[in-house]
Amino acid sequence: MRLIILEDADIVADWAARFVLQRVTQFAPGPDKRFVLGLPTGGTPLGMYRKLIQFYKEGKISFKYVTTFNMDEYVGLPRDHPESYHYYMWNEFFKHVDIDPAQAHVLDGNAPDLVAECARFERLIQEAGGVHLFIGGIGPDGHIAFNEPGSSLVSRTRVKTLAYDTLEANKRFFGNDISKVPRQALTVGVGTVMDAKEVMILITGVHKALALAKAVEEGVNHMWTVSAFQQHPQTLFVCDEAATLELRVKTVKYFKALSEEHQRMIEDAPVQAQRVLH
Ligand SMILES: N[C@@H]1[C@@H](O)[C@H](O)[C@@H](COP(=O)(O)O)O[C@@H]1O
Repeated sequence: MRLIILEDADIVADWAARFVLQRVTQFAPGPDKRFVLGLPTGGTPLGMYRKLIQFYKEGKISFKYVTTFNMDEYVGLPRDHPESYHYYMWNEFFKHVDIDPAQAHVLDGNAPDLVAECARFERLIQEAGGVHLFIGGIGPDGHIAFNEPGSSLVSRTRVKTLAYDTLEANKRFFGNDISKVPRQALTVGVGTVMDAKEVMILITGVHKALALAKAVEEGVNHMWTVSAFQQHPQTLFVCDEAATLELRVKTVKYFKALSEEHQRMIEDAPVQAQRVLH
């Protein structure tokens, strides 16, 4: 597990986008070799998407041969509702880049058979050969995707009823009216994300500080589902200073001492790009 501590949320967004650029470029996707990316929604990754759009416009990255799978979607919210994750992904990212819409998978929270929809999503991930890089966000209660406290750490894609804390946290997107937040969602399981070759979790803000401390300093605990990623062979937690406030000074010092190495992880990107081009 690596913990990458950066100054603020903007720098987290920039780092995350450069890391995606680095991974996709290094992989050199093509028609017979697609890069498979898992994607989150929420406020946290917005800056990363903006940066990736910028890289695309500058010709540094293409999504033509990238397949994506989103983490979650509300149940029963119309696809064109401004708070549906379909709407979010299309408006904040997909419509601005050259991704093939047929390769941009978002769970259908309006499917007539939700259980079958979840099984279909798992099958599609398998058929794509698994996820190379799953990017995630968390809730203040330490849930990853919509794997609420108490979720099985080997869970697969399924229907979840949302915890009160999640409804509270997400009501800001629904005019601060908790009754408007859908009560259920479809979500990839913790096990689904654990199967990815690499996982990058973005955590910013003081309201996520306790969750980060639980994720990093305490044991694996299904009441803080993000903590499962301690046991993933390639996990990056990328956070800002504010999110470290509940960590021990010792922990912060240890990981900050590795910051030069962390910087090198993204500085490779332009060099790799040249190698692919020539
Ligand atoms: N299901 C989503 C998560 O996938 C997301 O990571 C989380 C954090 O959102 P934000 O980044 O807005 O804090 O919100 C929701 O609960």
